[in-house]
Order: sequence, then structure tokens, then C-alpha cells
Amino acid sequence: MPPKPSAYGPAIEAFWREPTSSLLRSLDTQRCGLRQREAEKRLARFGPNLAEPSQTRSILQKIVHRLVNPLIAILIAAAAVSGFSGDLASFVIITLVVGLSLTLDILQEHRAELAADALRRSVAIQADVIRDGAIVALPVSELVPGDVVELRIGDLVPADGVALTARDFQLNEALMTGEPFPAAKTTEPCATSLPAEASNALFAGTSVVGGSGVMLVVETGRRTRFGMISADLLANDPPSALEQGVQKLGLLILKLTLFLTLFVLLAHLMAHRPAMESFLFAVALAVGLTPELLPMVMTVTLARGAQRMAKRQVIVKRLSAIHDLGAMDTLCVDKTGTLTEAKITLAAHLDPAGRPSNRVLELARLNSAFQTGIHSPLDEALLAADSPPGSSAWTRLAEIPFDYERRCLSVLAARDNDRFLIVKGAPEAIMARAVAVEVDGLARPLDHSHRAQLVRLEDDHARQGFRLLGVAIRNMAPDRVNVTTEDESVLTVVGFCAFADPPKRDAADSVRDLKARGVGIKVLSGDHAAVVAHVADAVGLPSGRILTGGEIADLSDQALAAQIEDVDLFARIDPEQKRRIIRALRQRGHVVGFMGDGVNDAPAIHAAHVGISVAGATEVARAAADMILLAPDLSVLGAGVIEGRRTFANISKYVRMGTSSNFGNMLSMALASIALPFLPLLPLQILLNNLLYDLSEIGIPFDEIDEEDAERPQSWNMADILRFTFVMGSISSLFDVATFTILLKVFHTDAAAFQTGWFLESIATQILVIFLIRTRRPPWRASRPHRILALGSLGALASGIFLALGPAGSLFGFAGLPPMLLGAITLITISYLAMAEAGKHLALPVAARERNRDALRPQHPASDAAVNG
Ligand SMILES: Nc1ncnc2c1ncn2[C@@H]1O[C@H](COP(=O)(O)OP(=O)(O)OP(=O)(O)O)[C@@H](O)[C@H]1O
Ligand SMILES: [Mg+2]
Repeated sequence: MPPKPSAYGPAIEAFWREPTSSLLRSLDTQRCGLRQREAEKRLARFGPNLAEPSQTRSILQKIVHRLVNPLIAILIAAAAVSGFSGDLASFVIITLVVGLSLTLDILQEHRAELAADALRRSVAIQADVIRDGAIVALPVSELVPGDVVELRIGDLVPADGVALTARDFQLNEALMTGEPFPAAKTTEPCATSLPAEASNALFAGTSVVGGSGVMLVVETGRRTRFGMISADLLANDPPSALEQGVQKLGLLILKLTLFLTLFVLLAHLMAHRPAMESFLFAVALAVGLTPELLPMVMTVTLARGAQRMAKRQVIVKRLSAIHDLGAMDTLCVDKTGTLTEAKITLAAHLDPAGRPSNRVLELARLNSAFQTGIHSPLDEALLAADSPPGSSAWTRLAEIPFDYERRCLSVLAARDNDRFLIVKGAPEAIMARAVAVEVDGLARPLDHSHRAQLVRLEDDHARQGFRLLGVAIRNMAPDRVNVTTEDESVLTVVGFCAFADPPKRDAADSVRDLKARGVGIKVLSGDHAAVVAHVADAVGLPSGRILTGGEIADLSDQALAAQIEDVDLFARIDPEQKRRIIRALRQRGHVVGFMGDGVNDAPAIHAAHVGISVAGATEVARAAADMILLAPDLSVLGAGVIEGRRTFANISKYVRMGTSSNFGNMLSMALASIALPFLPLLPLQILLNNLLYDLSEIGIPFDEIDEEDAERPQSWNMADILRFTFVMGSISSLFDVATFTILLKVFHTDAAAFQTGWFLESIATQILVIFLIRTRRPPWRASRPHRILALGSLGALASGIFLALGPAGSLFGFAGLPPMLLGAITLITISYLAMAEAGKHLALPVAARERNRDALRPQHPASDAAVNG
């Protein structure tokens, strides 16, 4: 019998007060975890461990969502009215139009969202859960109350619960307490009623910054305390420039539409036109004016972009970040693993005089072997080195985990009756805590000349690209079993380990490629300035001015922002400073990307417009990121940037289409309806026109783009759109007036013939203009339109012509036209297209053709500069 829901979940208030054994009992689980079958049952009952249910709406929800759209509602009302008044043709066609455009819209969008979701799931955060007695990696969403989960440094706490075991277990609970310093976790129940004070409680959304532990899950999903807040924080990123822009444009069009429709309706009624006909005409106009496909085109284009990017090893978690990636003009990167191979090898182990020393290696290896936090590449390199002869038996007693404030890591170790604190870390951090130095086995006071010698040793190595770690030791009392950061003082420097981390072979190419595409690169590293300069040089970045963490600490935000344009390299930067730099760049109006993989990179990843991480990165970094690179390579990102710009270019095509020809046509029609003694188009014809126009645009998300569309950062610009609308709208109106005049004054058409002629001209100009608008170049020299776009557009146009002039024409109120008139319409269409082609050069924003010449200079092979130990 499974326990009742009330046995756990929200029922266990202050669960951290319960003794572990009774908590295990009430959750009906054991230290060795749940059985898989039981877990599945619980999952069915408690639902997935997600702060929000699923973000994608079901098809049914989508239909409902669209039906409450006032326009669709009016249309349905219109269909009902025509049905009752006996106008069966109108009823059938309005229903068809509504049904078809809804189906098209919803299906397209749903399919796109499913595809994007599947991609997102492929990089979902996983947890190491014990099921059926074995550790399995499962998506965090599958966790249930009673699960037992293993946690390591860099992991996100996946749910609420308590620690069953804890080994130097340190959590960042800033989310909950605002406190940036790690909170130590133990396994003892706490009497407190405040979650922030419960030292055995683990809360979803916090992260492990040191040590390791095993967690018993008590609450999942929405019942977690802070999970919801953190999900909110992550999800409530301010909308991207694109989203804001589209929203603003949509609102503008909506207002105009409303105004125009009401105006037309009133004018008609005051002129005593038939009320029903006027109403239907106004409704049809409104439908024609609304860019109803805009949301669909956005989603489909972005989802399509996400799929293409996935093929190029970039998984997009937040769709609108694709636009930001295309708009990005500054990319900040971490050094290790992004610009370098991250295959770090130990190159030397030296005493303070610079002579090889086995004692340094022995102590450094002990430090790495005894620490239980993440094994950084530096630790791996130490452990991979041959152990020096004569290493004797040591035992581990305790450790102080690494953090980015201290930049060092200590272990308390015992040999025979002696206890030592062995510390390794950034040389500055070690020297700041040292008072002595070992020379030929004897401790000497760390005086000026010794300090100078050590600094010189470090600088010499750093300039050659070697990263250095200092190693120090301290004698501890024989009864010591625990240590704190206060013990990391009065140290004796034993020497240095030097590590080689060669720059990536293709990094220089990628840097050049990104620069050529208008993306400037800045390096934000925790490493020594000279090492950063060396790597920058090797990958072709200007190694001019370097700003260090120490200098930044003294700068106000304003002062930092003022300097940031001139500096590309940042050294000895801590996690918070990484974030400050991103903020300063944003403040200067840059669209900023940040790419990193460490716990220390997560704040900056989150602060950037586009947060980028890699597949092997820590969970906190991956969770904060908007996109994940499956290969930790800058070249992959270059491909992503191009996709981002393609996506933006295609969304722009749709917007330009809507704002120029379609809008212009509808506007002229509204005005003409007041001037003419009859309707320029029947409501039914407007709806048909609108449907065909929608169909013609289905291919836009798939379209190819020209080289120059991907050359520079592209971003949403309302002024550009308004200028385009103004120029192209005027041309369109000019031709509308010409068409009116010719139809009335030259051909003396009656209502039906006028409507047929106007319908043909309007549908032909509206549809064909896509082949001009989609490119800055003359259409014959542009990229080939995608098959779906070409077929969709020409197919829609052919159907329009067939419906107007074919046997079914009378059903829609069309009349046959004399060949002369057809010739005239063809001529008008051709001249319109010619004029639009000329006008677009005025209307489109200037393509940034002036490439960065420097960036195109032949590069020197990166391998020349590579460091080899
Ligand atoms: N496991 C470790 N033990 C001791 N010291 C360490 C360890 N890991 C890092 N450090 C020290 O902390 C410094 C900052 O860490 P780290 O280099 O990972 O920062 P970062 O900003 O990610 O740098 P990068 O740009 O090279 O990736 C290192 O230069 C090193 O001196
Ligand atoms: Mg790093």
C-alpha cells in the first residue's frame, strides 16, 4: 500500500526538525533509495518535479486561446449572421477562412514548439538518483518525494529535502538568504522554524559550492519553497529586444486597425449604406489588417532556427536568445577550455629558488588527492603526474574547499604523529597568507628579497603562458582534526607548480571569424594577467591593456563602464566581477554574450543577453545558460551567430511584408470604400485575399538569406521599420490610386469588374513583392528563395487568379474581365514591382559592407605560439 499523499509533501511542515529515521519512515523510503516501480507510481501522483507545469500549451488550449481573440470571435459571429440571413456562400467561406487559418497557425506553431522542446530536453539538468539500489542519472523532473540523490560541487539542489550524509558540504543559498558566502550543511535535525537557519535542510534552486553529500528528497515541484522563486528568476528574464519590438509593433497595428475599422463603419453608416454589408466589410478589413500570422512566424522561425543550430551543435534553451545571438556585438569568454585545450599538464614543480623540487610535487599531489570537491583540470594534471620517489603514507583528516574569493584549497593531513595543513592556490593568495619560505629544507622569514624572488619566478613563467599554483604548508597541533579558513595563515611557502594549457589550434580562426562578423571578443579570466596576455596573443586578440580584479575592485560602476570599451582582457577576476563587467557592457548599449563553464561563470552567464555554456560544464552554469554548445568550441558559436542572424532576417521579411504592401492595400481599400459608390472589395473577397496572402508567407521561416544579412550584428530597430513602412507604403498607395483611376476612368468598370480587377492587382502585388523585399540585392543576384517560399507564393497567386477568373468566380462575386483590362493589371503590377525594387534601396537600412579589414589579414598559425611544457 503506498502511503497517503498527506503522509508527505506539504504535510511535513519544517521537515528539517524531524529525526532522519522518522522522516524516512513517513516518506516510506530508505537510505538506499526507492524502487523504480514505486517511484513511477509517485511520479504519477505528485506530478513532475517542475516549478511550472509545461510551458507549451496543448492544442486545445491554443484553439481556445485563439477563439477568444476578438477578431476571430467577430468573424465567427459574422459567419453565424450570414448563415441565419440565408447567405450560405458567405457562411461557408468565412467558416473555411477561419478554420483554415486557425489550423494552419496552430499546427505549425505546435509542431515547432514540440521540436524546440525536444531539443531543450536533450540538455536538461540531470540528477544522480539511487533507484533499485543503483545510481542512475535521471532528468530532474522525474524526482519524487522519497528519492535519494547524490550531490557534488557544481550541482544544483533539485528539490527540497535533508542531507543524509555530508562531507564538507557547502551550499550557496544566496537565492534564499542573499548571503553570498557558502553555508555549511550537516545531517543533524535542527529545532529552528526558519528554513534559512536549518543547517540540515537543502532547498531547490540553491547550489553545491563545496564538498559532497547525499540528499533525501522531501518535497518536489511546486511544493518546494524556493524552487518556484528561482524558476521565476530564471524565466522572468526581461523580454528580448525582439520580443519587445514585435509587441510594440503589434500594439501599434492593433490601434490603427481599430481606429480605421471604426472610422469606416461609421462613415458607411452615416452614408446610409446597408448596415449588415458595412459591418461585414469592416470586420473583413480588420482581419486583413491584422498580422495574425506574426506570432506563428516568430515561433516557427525561431524553432526552425533552433533546429538548424542543433545540427551545428548548439542547443537553444530560450528561443528568443537566438535573436540576441544574432544581435550580439560583444562576446566575453572564459579562458580555460574556450580559448585553450583545457588539457592541462604539469610542466614543472619548483622550489622558491626555481629549482625542481619533489617535495612541492608531493604536497601538491596530496592536496589534490585528499580534496573531495570538483577535481579542477589543475588537480587532474597533478594526479596524472608521476608520483615522486619516496612519498610516504599520509592520511586525510579534513579540508577547506576551494572558493573563488580565497582562490586556494587546503587539506589537513597526518603522517605518523605530525599534522600539517597543506595549501595550494593562486600564488598571490598563498603569499598573502605566508610568513616564511622554505629554502633548502629550512624555513626562513619571508622578507622583501624572498617576496621579490617569488614574484619574479611567477611573472617569468606566466609570461611564457604557464599557469602557476603556489604550495605552502603549516605545522598543526597533533590533536587537530578540523580546520577553518582562519588556519590558512602563517604559512610557509614550499614552492610552485607550473602548468601548461596550450591554446586551441582553431581558436585563432574562430576569433578572426567572429571579429569579421562584427563580434568583439573580451577575455574574463581568473588567471594571472601575463598568462591571459600570452593566450590572447596566441589566438590573435590584441594583448594591449589588461584590467585586473584588484583594479576593478577600486572602480565605481560608472568608472568601469567608462573604461570598458578600451579593454579586451581582464585577469584575476572573481565571479561577481565577471558579472559587473557584463553589466557595464550592457549599460554601454552592447548586446553581450558570455560563454563559460564553471561555478564562477554562472552569475555572468545569467547577466548576459545571451548566456552560453558547454555540454560538459557544471550544472549551475548550464542551468543559467540560454544555449548549450555540444562541442566546447568557439567555431560552433560562429555558426550559431549566423543562424541567429538568419532567423532575424526572416522575421524582418515578414514584418516588412505586412507593414508595406498589405497594410498599404488595406488602407487604400478602406478609404476607397468611402469614396466609391460601391465596395471596392466584397467582405468575402477581402477574406479570400487575406487567406491567400497568409498562405503565400508560410515559407518565410525556411527562407535563405544573403551573405550580407549575416555579416553584421542584426537587431530590431523600430525606426528602420517605420522608414520602410513609410517609403514602401507610399509607393503602394500611389499604385492603388493609379489602379482605381484606370479601372474607373479608362475601363468604366461596374462594381463586380472593379472588384475583380482590384482583387487581382492587390493579390499579385502583395504576394510578388516578397521576392524583392527578401533581399537587399536585385532579386536576380540574390540568394535563391527557399522552395517552400517560392511554391507557397506562386501557388497562392495562381489559386487567386484561378478563383477570380475560373468557373467558381461568381461564387465570390467576381466577374470575367476583358483581355485589355487583364493586360493593364499585369502592366500595373510590373511597374509597381519595378518601383518597389527602386524604392527598397531607400527604405532598407544600409548594409554594413565595410568589413573589418584587420580581421581579414592572414593569421599566423596558432601552433607556433602554443606552449609546450
Ligand atoms: N583546484 C584548485 N586548487 C587550488 N587553486 C585553484 C584551483 N582551481 C583554481 N585555483 C586558483 O584559482 C584561480 C581562479 O580559478 P580559475 O582559473 O578556474 O578561474 P577562471 O576565471 O575560470 O579562469 P579561466 O579563465 O582560466 O577559466 C586559478 O588561477 C588558480 O590560481
Ligand atoms: Mg574557468
